[in-house]
Amino acid sequence: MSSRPAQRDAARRRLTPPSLGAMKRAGERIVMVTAYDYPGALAAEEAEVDVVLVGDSGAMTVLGHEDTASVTVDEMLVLAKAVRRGLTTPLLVADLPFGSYEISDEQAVATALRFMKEAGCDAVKLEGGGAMPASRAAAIVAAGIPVMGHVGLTPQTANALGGFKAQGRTAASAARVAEEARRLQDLGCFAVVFEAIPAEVAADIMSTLDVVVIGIGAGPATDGQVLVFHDLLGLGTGGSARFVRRYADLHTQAVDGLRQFVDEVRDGSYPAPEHCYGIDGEELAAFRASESALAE
Ligand SMILES: Nc1nc(=O)c2c([nH]1)NC[C@@H]1CN(c3ccc(C(=O)N[C@@H](CCC(=O)O)C(=O)O)cc3)CN21
Ligand SMILES: CC(C)C(=O)C(=O)O
Ligand SMILES: [Mg+2]
Repeated sequence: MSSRPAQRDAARRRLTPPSLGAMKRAGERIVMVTAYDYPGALAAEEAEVDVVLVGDSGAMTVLGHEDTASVTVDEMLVLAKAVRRGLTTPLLVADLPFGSYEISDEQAVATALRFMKEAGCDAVKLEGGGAMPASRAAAIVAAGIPVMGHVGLTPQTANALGGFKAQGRTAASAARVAEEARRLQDLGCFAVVFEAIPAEVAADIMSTLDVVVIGIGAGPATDGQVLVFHDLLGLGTGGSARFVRRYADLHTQAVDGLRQFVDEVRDGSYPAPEHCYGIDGEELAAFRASESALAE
């Protein structure tokens, strides 16, 4: 009989930034997924995911944009509020969208506060790329808001990176990623995402860090793994990145179900008697009498 991990006890406690640190020290792997709506949150809750991210990847997965740069704070707030309503146990983190924290520390804190107060998020995430002033994450942390950093492939600055391309594949690029990760740790981030960097590079950087690291395309050495909901469940037609493993094929199931509905409406086999409402015979006769009186 194996003892269950602390985070999965009967009354599953709400996860917090410190409890993720405790999981890291206990060697328990951390599981994070994105979610963008209420049913997605309910599924993540029931599957006992540890951290749910309202990712700006929602710009692509649920809003159909070509990249993540165009999604707005107001759009992200709609998604975050819906996720909040479906979630109790996992830590809820929201991506600060492109343009909502770059201008100043004041802008960054104001945006982060909206996600905390209006959507009830537990933390925010920002992409701590090379160009981001060091003060940014620190300013949000100083306002009492837990911050998750993000290094490696930072999709919001994909234009500067030359597209959605893996990072840290040269000595200089790997050194930059390592530097940014250590900087985000030193600024007080409770966790950092490593996206699309060689497994060996991620492992080496890990050995220099105390902060919780969640990887996506960063190999097995990180403290946890994150995947985009739609990619891992095969919902939609995106998710071709190398690191994706598909655990379901919901798009095909959706098309099959819809096609069956289409066929049955067209051939008249839907609706069947059990889908129809009844009416008392006398009420129906009276109704028909009143209708035929009107027709005269
Ligand atoms: N649905 C979805 N899943 C994601 O994981 C995701 C998004 N959307 N949107 C934002 C970013 C983009 N993502 C990506 C996309 C591609 C690679 C990738 O492996 N790219 C190839 C190169 C492709 C090229 O040359 O154009 C690589 O080898 O780096 C990695 C992460 C991750 N993020
Ligand atoms: C992939 C994760 C880390 C992300 O930033 C997103 O989904 O937007
Ligand atoms: Mg993101």
